[in-house]
Amino acid sequence: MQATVYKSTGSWYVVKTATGETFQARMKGIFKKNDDITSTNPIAVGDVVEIVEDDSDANAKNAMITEIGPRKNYIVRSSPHGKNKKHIVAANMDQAMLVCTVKEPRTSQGFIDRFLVTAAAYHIPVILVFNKQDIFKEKETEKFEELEELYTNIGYQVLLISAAKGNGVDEVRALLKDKTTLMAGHSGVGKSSLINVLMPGLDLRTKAVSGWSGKGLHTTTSAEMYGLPFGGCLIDTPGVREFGIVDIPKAELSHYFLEMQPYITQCQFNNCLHINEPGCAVKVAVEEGHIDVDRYVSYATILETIEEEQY
Ligand SMILES: Nc1nc2c(ncn2[C@@H]2O[C@H](COP(=O)(O)OP(=O)(O)OP(=O)(O)O)[C@@H](O)[C@H]2O)c(=O)[nH]1
Ligand SMILES: [Zn+2]
Repeated sequence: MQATVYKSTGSWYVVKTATGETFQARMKGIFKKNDDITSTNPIAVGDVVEIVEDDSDANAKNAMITEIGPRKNYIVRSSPHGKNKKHIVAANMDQAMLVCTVKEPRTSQGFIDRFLVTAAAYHIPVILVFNKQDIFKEKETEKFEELEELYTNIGYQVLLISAAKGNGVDEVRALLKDKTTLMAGHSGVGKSSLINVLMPGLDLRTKAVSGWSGKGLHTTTSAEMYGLPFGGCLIDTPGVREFGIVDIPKAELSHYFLEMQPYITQCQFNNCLHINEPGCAVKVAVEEGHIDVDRYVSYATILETIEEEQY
């Protein structure tokens, strides 16, 4: 019987079949994996698995996972258990939604760009959702409009919402309908609040942003997938602070800064990293204002971390 993983705690999983039956499942020993990556978690939320019902306990719906299906895609972050180990955050997504804020707490552009690069490398389209519009003053509105223009010009979809007041939520619903969407964002940006609006009755815990640091308190602990009442699934991830840039050689990084693509081929050297090389068309584009300076700074910053960590 085929089922999809809705929740993973590491040792057991909640899986759901196409007919809506839910099982608590465990992995049956060690089985052949279809992916080629070394990860700390063999099964992730969003995985399609083969299960066999275990009816030894009549009061519970238990099952064994016997096989894991091929992944359409997956997103990973570096594991806290070792530099070269990876943790699969989620698999088989149609898109990702990065929830951001320009206030309480402010999402840095570096964080947004790191996420966009990672998603682009895995071919996952991203929607940028800016939350807490209700507390914007002139300064925040200006900052948002600046970012909206920047990311819209690159080709990303940008929304402004207030999960607290419900503004813009209909647009979010329309974009999520019938798709499997990974929801990510710093702790405290309002992911749980948005989920509660999208799925009334679920009542996820939300915690106030702590006054002294302005950072959100970490309230969500493990990734979980929810069936949306209007169709589609939402994958909620633990307050993802940093997605490690894995499996991206530094020579490829600029390909994932989508607005750099038209210039890359015009550089004098075909292995140009767009830092110090002569005849670099990307740097000229930055100087002439065709590429945003902050995006270029993000590029150079990420490039450095790749150099240090892997290549
Ligand atoms: N003013 C305002 N506050 C909001 C809005 N959305 C969420 N908040 C508040 O922001 C704080 C954090 O919200 P959560 O929904 O818990 O944030 P989260 O992203 O789920 O946080 P983690 O679970 O730690 O990842 C809470 O105090 C919410 O009430 C909004 O649209 N406007
Ligand atoms: Zn170049």
